[in-house]
Amino acid sequence: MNNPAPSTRPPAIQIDDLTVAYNYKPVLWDIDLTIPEGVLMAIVGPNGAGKSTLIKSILGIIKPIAGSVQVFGKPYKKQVDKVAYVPQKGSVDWDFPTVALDVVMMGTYGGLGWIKRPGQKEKKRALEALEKVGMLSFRDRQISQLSGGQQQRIFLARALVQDAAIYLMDEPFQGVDATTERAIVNILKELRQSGKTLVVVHHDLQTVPEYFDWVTFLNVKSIASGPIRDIFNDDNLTKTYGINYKVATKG
Ligand SMILES: Nc1ncnc2c1ncn2[C@@H]1O[C@H](COP(=O)(O)OP(=O)(O)OP(=O)(O)O)[C@@H](O)[C@H]1O
Repeated sequence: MNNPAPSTRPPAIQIDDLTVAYNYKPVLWDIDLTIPEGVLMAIVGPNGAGKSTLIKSILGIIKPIAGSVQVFGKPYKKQVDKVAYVPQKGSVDWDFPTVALDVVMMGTYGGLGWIKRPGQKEKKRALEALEKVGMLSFRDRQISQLSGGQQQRIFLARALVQDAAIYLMDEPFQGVDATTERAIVNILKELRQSGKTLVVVHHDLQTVPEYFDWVTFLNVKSIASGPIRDIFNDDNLTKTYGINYKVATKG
């Protein structure tokens, strides 16, 4: 019987020997991390662990002092159209004078090339994404006049229309209510089901096993990374958070 040939496709994200510093102080130290295609992965770790910095390093927003990041086997610069990013809420200038629909339409720009402007097709996709995140009736509202959770949904819709292969999300559940959180989780799971790779900074340890199938523990160093069932345990939680954790085996 023939065995299937092993996949030669590179992982979604490959990080090697990555060290990042702000003002000479290392905040990520010698990170080696492989993120396989098709996982729904949480990055967990205490405040200041370097989670956002890791996401920004993948996106090339921050230059490392050592190491490399590859997206499907190539530098991010060559794969920009394959990656969508939902930034942390506090990092966005919400006074920017634009309405919700326009913010979502921005997600379609990448696929359009230089001269083309978004047309009816792009508008339809943006409206569908707004509907998906339950924000269709807010399409003409100024972005600054939306609540925090609503703004978060708009940014999720913008990422959805990008139709990327990899979604990087920095705390998408921050400040959203339980219904919105549920809606976002469902969208994340749908994206995973359709073969996308999702990397999500997440703070609520209780929900990690329910929401995700993969996890990376980070605290300046990469403590552990792999399937939830193998590595989401009290030992890794204690190594990451430095106190005796009893989340994983609870219940
Ligand atoms: N622009 C910056 N200049 C200097 N230091 C920074 C800068 N951005 C982040 N830092 C520091 O780098 C470290 C890592 O920050 P980062 O935002 O990546 O952590 P995080 O794990 O995402 O934290 P949180 O859970 O609080 O959002 C922190 O000590 C932070 O103070």
